[in-house]
Amino acid sequence: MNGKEKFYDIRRRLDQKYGPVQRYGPNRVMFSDVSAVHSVLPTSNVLPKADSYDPLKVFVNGTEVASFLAITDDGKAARLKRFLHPTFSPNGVLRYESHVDHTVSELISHLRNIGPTTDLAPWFAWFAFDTITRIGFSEDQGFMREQGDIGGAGKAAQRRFAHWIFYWTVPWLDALLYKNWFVKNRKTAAQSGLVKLASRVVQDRKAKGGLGMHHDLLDLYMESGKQDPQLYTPSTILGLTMTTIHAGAETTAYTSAICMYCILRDRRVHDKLREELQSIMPATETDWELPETSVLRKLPYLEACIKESARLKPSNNIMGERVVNSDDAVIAGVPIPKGTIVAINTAGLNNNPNIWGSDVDVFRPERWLEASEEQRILMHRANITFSAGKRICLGMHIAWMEMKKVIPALIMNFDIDLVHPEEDLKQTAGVFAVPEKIKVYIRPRTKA
Ligand code: HEM
Repeated sequence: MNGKEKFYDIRRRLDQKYGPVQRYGPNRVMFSDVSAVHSVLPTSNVLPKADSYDPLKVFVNGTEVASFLAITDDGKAARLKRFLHPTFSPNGVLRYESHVDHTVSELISHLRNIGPTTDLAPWFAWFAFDTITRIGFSEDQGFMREQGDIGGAGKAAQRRFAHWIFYWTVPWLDALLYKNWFVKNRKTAAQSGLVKLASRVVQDRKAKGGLGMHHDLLDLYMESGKQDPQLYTPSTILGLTMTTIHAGAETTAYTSAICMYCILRDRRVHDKLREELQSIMPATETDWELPETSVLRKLPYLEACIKESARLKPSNNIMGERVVNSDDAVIAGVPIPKGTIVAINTAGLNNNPNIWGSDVDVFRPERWLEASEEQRILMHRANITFSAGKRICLGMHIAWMEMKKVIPALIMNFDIDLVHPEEDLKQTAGVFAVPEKIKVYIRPRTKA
């Protein structure tokens, strides 16, 4: 291993060198065999999350606030989710569609006044942040308007992930340094931009009242609190508000930005996607009306573009470690002792020619559409962009709704070309492979 090798590339190399079962540390095994996905990330009899999630836990004034990602008690996660599932379902998220339409239209109007060149990467970040805070608590933070991270909440969310990624292999060190009594209880813990923002919106909402009248997730969390106050305590509501921003902003921003880059880099794909979009909503001289999600969901090529870019250049390489909790576990045909930490090697899965074909290194959305029924099932089982099983991403349908709106809106409202099409996308080397820059020439297509 050399110091410059990317985290994702290391995992890919381990798969190529050692095959589908790789020991990557004392008591740690990862699998790039598709049959292991269901065993490691099952829908029932869940394997608990490992203590590598502990550094993600947050304490405010001595009390742990429930960050959904970090809840290691699966029973509690399931009880919390019971209240939320209908709203986070494919139909449930449609109640937030108007928020997404609002921020997409704002993005388009800002980009009309920019150019002839811009960097699309921060625009996606500002867009995703403003969108998730509108969905979260009906107020955007003005990131797009100000073209920056107002109040430091975006940076704070990034720092939280960065902290986790730094300490996930040594949770005991995080506990020693940051979860000791003195640090947990000091007031400055409440000063991160993310905690400040979430605390402020929860307080404002309590003061404002009108429970059940607001069209956002905070309303849902507070309503749940009315139904089960012991489960949805004030600190849990605060934690869920933070999780919404934290889990929903960067992930969606990076995944959409990378997809846009992949589409722009291949004019054939770009033109084919534009054709598909034109067929459902022709652009006029002055306008391209953003279609409803119910229409966009029926576009196979759009969906294939998003899945393919997330396969080829995933933005998030979270290990997703779980602990084997039975004496007779067999994963991908290998007996695994109780207490072993197991994970899925997504880099191995995403680059397996037996699943994706011999052109596995190529961005080719068509593979999702041309596959035989048997291969399609295999591809869908191997596709764990949003994880899998009982702890699958709660917000995936929100993310899909955003991505299926923002990417078409850009393709149809602008002519966009990469400034350096010959250069591959630079992504940061760590667990989060953040797109560093997407420099483009951008011109409005319509006159509005
Ligand atoms: C393209 C965008 C997104 C991607 C790629 C993504 C990916 C993921 C992944 C891989 C996990 C599993 C993490 C783990 O177990 O270690 C996860 C969990 C989660 N995500 Fe997302 N996510 C996205 C968008 C969102 C959005 C928009 C929201 C909220 C509105 C959200 C909320 C959550 C929550 C609450 C969990 C924890 C679920 C649990 O532990 O039971 N995500 N996401």
